Amino acid sequence: MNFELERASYGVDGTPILTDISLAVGAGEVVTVIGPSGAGKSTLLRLAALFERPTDGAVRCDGTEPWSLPRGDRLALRRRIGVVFQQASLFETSVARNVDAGRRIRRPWSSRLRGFAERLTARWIHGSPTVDDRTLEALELVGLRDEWDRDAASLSGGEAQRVSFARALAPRPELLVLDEPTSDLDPRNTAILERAIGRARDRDHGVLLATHDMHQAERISDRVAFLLDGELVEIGPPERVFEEPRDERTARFVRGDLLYDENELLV
Ligand SMILES: Nc1ncnc2c1ncn2[C@@H]1O[C@H](COP(=O)(O)OP(=O)(O)OP(=O)(O)O)[C@@H](O)[C@H]1O
Repeated sequence: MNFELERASYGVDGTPILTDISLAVGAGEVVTVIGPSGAGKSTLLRLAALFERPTDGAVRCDGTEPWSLPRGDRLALRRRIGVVFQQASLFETSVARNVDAGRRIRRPWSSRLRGFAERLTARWIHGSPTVDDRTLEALELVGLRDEWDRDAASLSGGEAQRVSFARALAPRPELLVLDEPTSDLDPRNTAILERAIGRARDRDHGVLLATHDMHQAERISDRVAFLLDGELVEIGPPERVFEEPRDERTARFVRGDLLYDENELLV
């Protein structure tokens, strides 16, 4: 999917949160949004996930403006977008059924009923739960293939977040919207998720990711977008933005001295 924000602005009760944002994410591209707390990263991702409508400007998916479509068509478009938030929120069931849930809600009722009947028959024949290939494939990507039958409640926080990623990926969304997916994770789980993001990109998923972590942005992005006070200050390849920022505010953020101004905490 060719995803695009075109001069998009968003505000609540007349207070602007995002102003005049133009940003595109193509298939097989990782675009990372960085910026201090309160810059508007999550809000931008909510526009991309089609959770919110811009108050001005446009969102386009393959040239189509989702907010001009009838609700059903817009929901169908939203199903082509996978979303992962900062904290995992899994159902109280097995790992496989959690991953499967991501696909089930994207299927029509007739297909869901057929799937239910197939699982019931398989369980009756084999005497144990079964799991389908797409679910295993998504779990493989996050290194949890062998854990498919585990109770999700028994997972560590990092494992649960990896299952959330597999759940978002299993329906093969064209765009993945990831809001600080690794900010609560240890280095090992972070590395596993970053590798999974890279592999998703290699399979032509577009990725829009928000992070506080400049090193992560440097490691995984094709392009980095620096957001400050709801404005897109700068966008480009990470080596360019981090090593030769064109805007003084980006330079200060990269140096790490955007936080303080004459000893006053700014953000
Ligand atoms: N629904 C809302 N109503 C009022 N203000 C909002 C709303 N949503 C966000 N904001 C404000 O908009 C600004 C941007 O919020 P947002 O969560 O997008 O920032 P962020 O860059 O993701 O921050 P963080 O890194 O801390 O998660 C903040 O000042 C926030 O308080």
